[in-house]
Amino acid sequence: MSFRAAVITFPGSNCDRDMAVALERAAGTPPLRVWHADAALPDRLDFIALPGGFSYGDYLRSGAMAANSPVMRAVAKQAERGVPVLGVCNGFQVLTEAGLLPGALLRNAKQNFVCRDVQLKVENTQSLFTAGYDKDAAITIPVAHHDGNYFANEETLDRIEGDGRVAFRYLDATNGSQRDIAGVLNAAGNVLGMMPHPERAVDTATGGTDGAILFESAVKSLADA
Ligand SMILES: NC(=O)CC[C@H](N)C(=O)O
Repeated sequence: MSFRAAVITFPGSNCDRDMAVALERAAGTPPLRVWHADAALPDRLDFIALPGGFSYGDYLRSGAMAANSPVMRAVAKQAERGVPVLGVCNGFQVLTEAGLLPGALLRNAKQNFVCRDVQLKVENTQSLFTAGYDKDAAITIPVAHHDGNYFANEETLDRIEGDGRVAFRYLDATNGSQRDIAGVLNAAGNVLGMMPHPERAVDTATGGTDGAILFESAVKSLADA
């Protein structure tokens, strides 16, 4: 069965092509490329990816304008129906701004742009995105962001921790994120936002394949369903 994925491009997205390549490698078929101004998405999708970059220049607040793009209403509807939605970096910022994930991404604690490989601990191996990892595995994935400092109030943090919704945690302090949270799931487990870029870690020639496991997990979860 073919895996029908869509990659959304906002004005300023710059990781959409890498995301499409990562999905095609895992699925064997290229994803649909969707412009943010398209208000409709195909009915039968198996995966939606919001890539990294600088939507609308991130001038107002990272992800704030993109969260109000026409396509986001369709993304929210599909998320509600259980379609897997992955937001990476700017995509994570868009998902929090759209209210599809809790919390917010603030300016990095040291006010700097952090661009390097980081080590992550895989906290949740139950989700469709993370089932292929070993529990508590340390993986290497690159980050490149200015606004990756995850913030939520204590009650929210306790709730998402208690529900096992922290997918990934930084092993070293990276950007000031509360409880070193690098990736968060929604309550239903079908929406994942993460600051590190798994689509940049899908080839041994360019920094390893720890990110490929995420895309392969999603493809396998559909095949097993
Ligand atoms: N690579 C990215 O997606 C960057 C995201 C965001 N604009 C930031 O700098 O925080």
